[in-house]
Amino acid sequence: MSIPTAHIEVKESDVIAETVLLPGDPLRAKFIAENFLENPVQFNTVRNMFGFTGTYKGKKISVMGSGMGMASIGIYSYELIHFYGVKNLIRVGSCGAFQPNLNLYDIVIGMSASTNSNYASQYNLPGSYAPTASYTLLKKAVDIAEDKGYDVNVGNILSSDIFYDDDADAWKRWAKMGVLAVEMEAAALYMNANRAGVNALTILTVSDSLVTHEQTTSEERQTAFTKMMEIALELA
Ligand SMILES: O=P(O)(O)O[C@H]1O[C@H](CO)[C@@H](O)[C@H]1O
Ligand SMILES: O=c1cc[nH]c(=O)[nH]1
Repeated sequence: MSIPTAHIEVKESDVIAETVLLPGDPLRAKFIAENFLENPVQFNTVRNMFGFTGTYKGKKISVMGSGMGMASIGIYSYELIHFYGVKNLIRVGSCGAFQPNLNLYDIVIGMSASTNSNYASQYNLPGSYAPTASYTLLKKAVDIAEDKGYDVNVGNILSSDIFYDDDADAWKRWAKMGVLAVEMEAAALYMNANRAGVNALTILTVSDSLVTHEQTTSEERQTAFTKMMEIALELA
């Protein structure tokens, strides 16, 4: 394949910055572009998966929706890395808390991403694989959060293929293993980045708790998780 790719309508690769924020929700991408970027220019509308490039504190940065699930982020991150030269991919997502100490709006950073998906089977590995974040981005994100006075919870997250699980207690077995929270994309993002030798990180905000059953609204998930956005933008 050459550019433009099947899913991103950009004819020149330098339209997209080397650092791209990837919220699952394309409207969260639009919110970030409109509220945080200077001079944002929209570069993608294919499938309404909005993508924008602008600057943040003078540094070039892009933000684009990844869609929900590993199949979707697998496509977008692959095209960004292999056809548009993207080097730093930072997911900014929502997650469901597995641990009782995590409250709504708390920030979780995925140092590693366990998964129930079969995504790694393509690599034919003689064992299991531990999808892992870039230590460089992870350390920088933790330092930025500390400077801003934002608490972050760093650890293992679960990237699940299933939002509505037939086994209502499945999450408890991951929680027992110390997994902090569930989302649906990080493992595929980390595998694509690890395979290509580029950097990836996942920063999440707790949108609901499987422990307490508290939850935020869809509007809050689109626009209110600004602390993680600030941390991610500072990584440019
Ligand atoms: O808020 P986003 O980034 O989409 O992340 C989470 O929300 C979606 C499910 O509601 C999944 O994509 C999950 O990973
Ligand atoms: O994947 C997700 C994302 C947010 N909340 C959940 O419970 N699951």
